[in-house]
Amino acid sequence: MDHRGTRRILAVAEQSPYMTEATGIVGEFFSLKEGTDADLLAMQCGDFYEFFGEDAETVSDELDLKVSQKSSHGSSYPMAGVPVNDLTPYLKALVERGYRVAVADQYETDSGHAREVVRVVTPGTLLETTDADAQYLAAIVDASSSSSAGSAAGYGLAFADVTTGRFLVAEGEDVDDALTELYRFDPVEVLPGPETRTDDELLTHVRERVDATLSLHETESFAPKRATHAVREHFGSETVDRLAVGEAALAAAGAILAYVEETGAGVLASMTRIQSHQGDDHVTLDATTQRNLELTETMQGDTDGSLFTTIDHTETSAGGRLLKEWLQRPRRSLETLERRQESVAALSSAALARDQIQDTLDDAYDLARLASKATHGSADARDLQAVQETLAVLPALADTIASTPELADAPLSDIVDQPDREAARELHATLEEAIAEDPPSTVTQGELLQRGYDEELDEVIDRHEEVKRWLETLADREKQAHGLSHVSVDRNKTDGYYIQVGKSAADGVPDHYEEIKTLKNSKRFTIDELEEREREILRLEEQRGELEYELFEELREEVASRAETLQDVGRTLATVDALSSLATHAAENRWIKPDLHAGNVLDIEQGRHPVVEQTTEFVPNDVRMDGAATAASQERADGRASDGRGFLVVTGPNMSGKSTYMRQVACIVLLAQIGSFVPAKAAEIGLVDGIFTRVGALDELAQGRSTFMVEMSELSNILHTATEESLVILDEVGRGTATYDGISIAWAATEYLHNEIQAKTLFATHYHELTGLASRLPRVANVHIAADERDGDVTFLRSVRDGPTDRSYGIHVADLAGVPDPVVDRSRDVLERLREEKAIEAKGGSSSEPVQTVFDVSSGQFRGPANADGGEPDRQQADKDERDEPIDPDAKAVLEDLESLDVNTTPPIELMSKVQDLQRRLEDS
Ligand SMILES: Nc1ncnc2c1ncn2[C@@H]1O[C@H](COP(=O)(O)OP(=O)(O)OP(=O)(O)O)[C@@H](O)[C@H]1O
Repeated sequence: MDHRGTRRILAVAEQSPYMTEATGIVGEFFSLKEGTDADLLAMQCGDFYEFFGEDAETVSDELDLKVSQKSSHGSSYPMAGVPVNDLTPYLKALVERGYRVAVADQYETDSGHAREVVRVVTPGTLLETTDADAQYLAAIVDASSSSSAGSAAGYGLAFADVTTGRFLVAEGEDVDDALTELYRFDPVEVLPGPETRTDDELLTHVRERVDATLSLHETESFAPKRATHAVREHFGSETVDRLAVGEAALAAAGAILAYVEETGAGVLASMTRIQSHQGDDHVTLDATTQRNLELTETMQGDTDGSLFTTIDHTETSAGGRLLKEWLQRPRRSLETLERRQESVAALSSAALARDQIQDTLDDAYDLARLASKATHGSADARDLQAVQETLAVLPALADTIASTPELADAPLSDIVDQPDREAARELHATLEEAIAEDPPSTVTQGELLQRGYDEELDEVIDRHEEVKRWLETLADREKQAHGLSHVSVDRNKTDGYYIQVGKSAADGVPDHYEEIKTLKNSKRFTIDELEEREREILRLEEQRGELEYELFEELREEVASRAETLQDVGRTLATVDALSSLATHAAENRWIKPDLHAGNVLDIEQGRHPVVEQTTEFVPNDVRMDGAATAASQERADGRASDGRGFLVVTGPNMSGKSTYMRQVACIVLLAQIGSFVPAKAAEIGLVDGIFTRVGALDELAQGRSTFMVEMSELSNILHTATEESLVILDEVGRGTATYDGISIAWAATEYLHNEIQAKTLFATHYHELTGLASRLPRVANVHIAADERDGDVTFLRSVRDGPTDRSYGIHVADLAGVPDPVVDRSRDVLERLREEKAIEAKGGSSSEPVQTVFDVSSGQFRGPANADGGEPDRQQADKDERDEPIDPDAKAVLEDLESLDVNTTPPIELMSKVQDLQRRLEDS
């Protein structure tokens, strides 16, 4: 996954072995190549773009191109080429594989041809993408490298999508924040600032988690003064002041502007607006959680079966992009979410109007992308026609909304009024008058514009049409005038216009016919008049082409100058599309509007998993939780400790549905926080500031980290980042190590989450010992997923009930999975024996295996063997035992150390390692 990043950052300009003595075209190629820091160079040589030397070998490997040999000065060089008109798809394929490709165009000089690099196409500056997803170029700057002393931000980031003109800046307090922003935007190319490029830890994270090319851009462009100046120049000083971001973010923004300019993408003008990405209003959703909740792709990497694909009913690619963005960046602002909810509610109840809106949206093209193409100068007449057709969608939508009472009262009316409707109407009228009905895709050969658009052009067109008519009727006139049969008038490249007469009639042609060719069955002639008209038509065609191109360019520039309006209209259409999509899904799947509030209560009645319910007869389940604040207020109100439900320990047999239940809760909260309806009968949802998950074990061994290491670093991240307003989902934490280590870690993490962080947490576990926590910690409650066991058969009921369970039915699942009978039977025997032995151990150990100390899971304490009988925890009794019974001095030292350990102040990871150490010492003693 990180191959691109690795290659780029290691790509140090090396002299090609081919380069030494080449001259001529090959020499020119190598000297141009030396002048760019691109990975590959495509150099135009007449009708082809050629790659030479190692570049030819690379493109031939990547794109399956044929390599030939070009000789120059007695040496031979690999050469591969693509036709000039086919460069785009090849370029796109190379760039999407992570290469930065320089393009050198050929131009005429007095003495022949010369070439120069006109663009460097990089993953973040590729305009020719056909992918509907956003394509972000990012820059990241460590604030210590800028002079923004006093700024709280540790990192400044900027993100630009050259295909749509979107430009955002963000700040992160520390490296984790910065990485979260990077994950959120998922850029295709990252420009690390001067300090960050030597920060191995950060770069490793970027390489591992973001599938981006790392490009080293000149250090000066990150210089705070220069960068800030560039940003102010481009976006206006007032706008920049309003952003209120530190110098590091501006340095990142300035570097992006410089980079886009330098690579020659020519789209700076489409970046009309800079926005600050306010972290406060967004829900923290790190990359692991996005993956665990299968937001945009499943754990297996498929898009089908992801939450996005399930709820996406958008009609346009911009609408789909926005909906995906909403899912990846849920919000916390009650106001924003309630406005979205209102629109979704209105659209879901007005089914007919919604159908009409979606039909209308079906005619819309991607306006933001078209605006970028116009700015870049690559939009053709069909693109401008698409702009025109899409602009017409806005008033049509506005009409439908205004004429449907439910919709007119919803915020939808404000949404369609946001863009400058008058400017949009004018541009639409101009384009409607200008662009021909069915224009060609080339822009130099005329037929782009309508009659009536320009007088001079009309004259040329009239004359052109007249000559064409004369030509069309020439054959008939000649037949009649000279009594000829089998006459036609046509044109080809070699002969130009000619009169073709069938062989039988060819002898009867008049004298002024001049023969130009004899074919098997016919002869071709010309006449003076025809030659004259031919010259005229060629002149007119050239004139028309030039004039139309000139007028078209003016028109294109006008469209480019309205980029901001187009982006606004595009955003409005995308918003209506995304909201309609949410409404459609809600209406078709019986989703309900959740009741959102700023408190801590999470109460979902008969909730369902949004994706699993699509393919399964789903058994709905409730969840009821409250956070620390609610519990505390209850405590104050009735003067006694509350038995709140801030932390649910979820137990249940294998395959019973624990993971599904927990993910369902996370997905419902997430959907609620994008403004969507949710799959439930009723839901009251206290807004969260972050959703954190640690689910299943992903195999990251390939990246040199053990599964357990990944599990622990994810846990560590949660314990550092979650707050009392967060939702935490933990699935079998501690499973990746020895049982007692696992239990200890899970135990300590639970205490820390419960006592210190106080986040709402769901924790699924097969360690039934942990169900004992409910009697020790006030806000921990047990729930289990019920299963029915009768005559050895297990039925999964899928329903969640209060209280713990102690059965795993793992062997039953092994049986279901087809593990051979002898193995299953033997497992049952072994399980029986283990249960018996555990009973002996709990009673104080068998005579052959003395047990010195037992960790009593119900009390959370180590106890001597004398009272390790599974009875109620009794600290006084334990103390007494300690006095009465002689105890091994080493074990005693362990107990003392354990006693002095302050669980509330020791950081969890340290706590874990201390517990491990104590256990090791106990084993040795
Ligand atoms: N409420 C439900 N209604 C219908 N099917 C469900 C429900 N919950 C889970 N399932 C189905 O049950 C199967 C097992 O679910 P899941 O993976 O959540 O179990 P689990 O308890 O986490 O298993 P394990 O402990 O083995 O990891 C899945 O195929 C899932 O689709």
